[in-house]
Amino acid sequence: MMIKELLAYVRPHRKVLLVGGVLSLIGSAAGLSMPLLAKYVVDAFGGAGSMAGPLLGLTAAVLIGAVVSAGGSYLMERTGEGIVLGARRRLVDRMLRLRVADVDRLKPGDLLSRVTGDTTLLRSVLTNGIVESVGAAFMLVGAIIMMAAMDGVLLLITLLVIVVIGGLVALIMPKIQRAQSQAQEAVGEMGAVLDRALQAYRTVKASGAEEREIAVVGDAAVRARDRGLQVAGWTSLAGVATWMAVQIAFLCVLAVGGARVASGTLEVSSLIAFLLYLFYLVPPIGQLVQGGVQLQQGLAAMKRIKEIEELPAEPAEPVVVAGAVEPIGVTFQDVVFRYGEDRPLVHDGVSFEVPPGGLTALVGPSGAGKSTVFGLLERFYEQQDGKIVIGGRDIRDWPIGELRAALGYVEQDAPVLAGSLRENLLFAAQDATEEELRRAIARTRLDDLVGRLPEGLETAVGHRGVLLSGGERQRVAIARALLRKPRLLLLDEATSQLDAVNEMRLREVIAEVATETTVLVIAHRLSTVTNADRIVVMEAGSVRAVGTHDELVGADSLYRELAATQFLVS
Ligand SMILES: Nc1ncnc2c1ncn2[C@@H]1O[C@H](COP(=O)(O)OP(=O)(O)OP(=O)(O)O)[C@@H](O)[C@H]1O
Repeated sequence: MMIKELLAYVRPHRKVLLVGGVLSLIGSAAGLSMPLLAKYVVDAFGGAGSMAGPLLGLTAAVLIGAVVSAGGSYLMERTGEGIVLGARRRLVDRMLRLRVADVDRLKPGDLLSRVTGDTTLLRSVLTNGIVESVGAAFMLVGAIIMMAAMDGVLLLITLLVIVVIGGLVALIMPKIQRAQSQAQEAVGEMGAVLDRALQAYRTVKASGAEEREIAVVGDAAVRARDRGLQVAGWTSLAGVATWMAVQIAFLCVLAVGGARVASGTLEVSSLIAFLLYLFYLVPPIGQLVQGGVQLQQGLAAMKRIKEIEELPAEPAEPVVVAGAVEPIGVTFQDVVFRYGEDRPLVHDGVSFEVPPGGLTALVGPSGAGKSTVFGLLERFYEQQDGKIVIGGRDIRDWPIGELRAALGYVEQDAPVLAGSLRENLLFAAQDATEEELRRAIARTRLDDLVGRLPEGLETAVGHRGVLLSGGERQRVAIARALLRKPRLLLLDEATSQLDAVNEMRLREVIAEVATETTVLVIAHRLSTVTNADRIVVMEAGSVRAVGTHDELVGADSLYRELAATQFLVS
């Protein structure tokens, strides 16, 4: 079953692999013929016929052998690379289409090790492993046929011993696979821990946690080594078992054969030839065991690759660029949602309405479920009950690509991707024109920043580039979202304090955008809410009040309190 799946990786390459295998065989045959041809050359020295023929043959064998072997091994490597490429492509394709809910549970470092490490492990088993095992099996069968021709009784003894030991080796194989799986898991854990430390590098240093983090990564590395040693141990055992098999078979054949020679039922020469063939079995058996070990490694790697490939993915439908640009509204109707079966309700009957156009603010204490509203609107998650309507259409009826194309989404931490400022701005709208780009920059008051950067729009920002301030990051994210021409802009305001200038700019930007499209903002500052056309107050998974700032200050105690404390007014 598993092996069938493993072979599925090879199927697209089977022709090239076959040619490679045949070339390798021809190469070996040419090599094998050389001693024979050399013998003819030597014979020719003694005057037995012309030397030209054998010499020509020898030269041809050398040349053909060299070229064909080189070609064969090149094809083999090429197939290996092709298999790795195919596995990586499929894996990466799947990884970027997973559902957010699943990615929440996965560790980035571990995912990375599956794409880089486990795919590489597939290569050796699927190319050399298969080809050499097939070659070895041929050799084995050939030798056994020759032995059968020599003496049936002795062959029976030999096979009996080999089958017993072969059974033992078969028992060892799953253990190798398990240990190999655990070794790969430990490598994945190492990646995950390292990733965590690198993501929070400054915090690690500031917390004086270097030693501890080093130790945690080191522990995972030690686990990988231990499991690797287990693999080595079982592999050696399998090797010893095969060696023993041959030795025991040798002794048994010698004893029984000797007795048969003594009783005159077997010729001495046959016994000698039989024993020679017995030792002929050693290399192919060794190769088969090696192939078996490689197979276990490949299966272990495939299991980890499959785990990701079997996760459900979002449909990879083409994104429809809807011509419509008019603002759209949103309705939440008794929405019930929890992040997992075993998690508490985050939304417990959330209902509110946002008409098209204008500025609506979501406010409420931390953990009230505000960001979750955005997660549901983007369909990162699905509500368990209730109804969400966007632009008059049930959210479940929107093709996901079309839905997301209609929304602009600005995350709270507004991440800047490594690359130039231009790449960052055009990330959500690759084909925006220069004019649109210029306009978005002007509207988000980023002209200053662009002017200040050494290479303007082409300056590298983010990782290994110029680090932007919180306010600048937020406005870059808004510009990025605006270039997508959203019909509904979702803006999770940064909680961090902005200075007065930045706050004023942000307020202007939001107010201006709200004249053209629907803006739904999770508000953390009073300047945003006082400007809002409507404020939705959330508390503990439901909506407790809706109104304007003035209405709510008069009517809602929680809002009054929030306004007095959270929004920093006296
Ligand atoms: N991806 C997630 N997986 C599991 N639980 C989550 C996830 N995201 C949020 N939660 C939980 O859901 C609850 C609501 O979170 P949410 O982010 O919606 O609140 P919020 O009102 O936006 O809070 P804040 O203002 O602090 O951002 C919290 O208790 C949080 O721990």
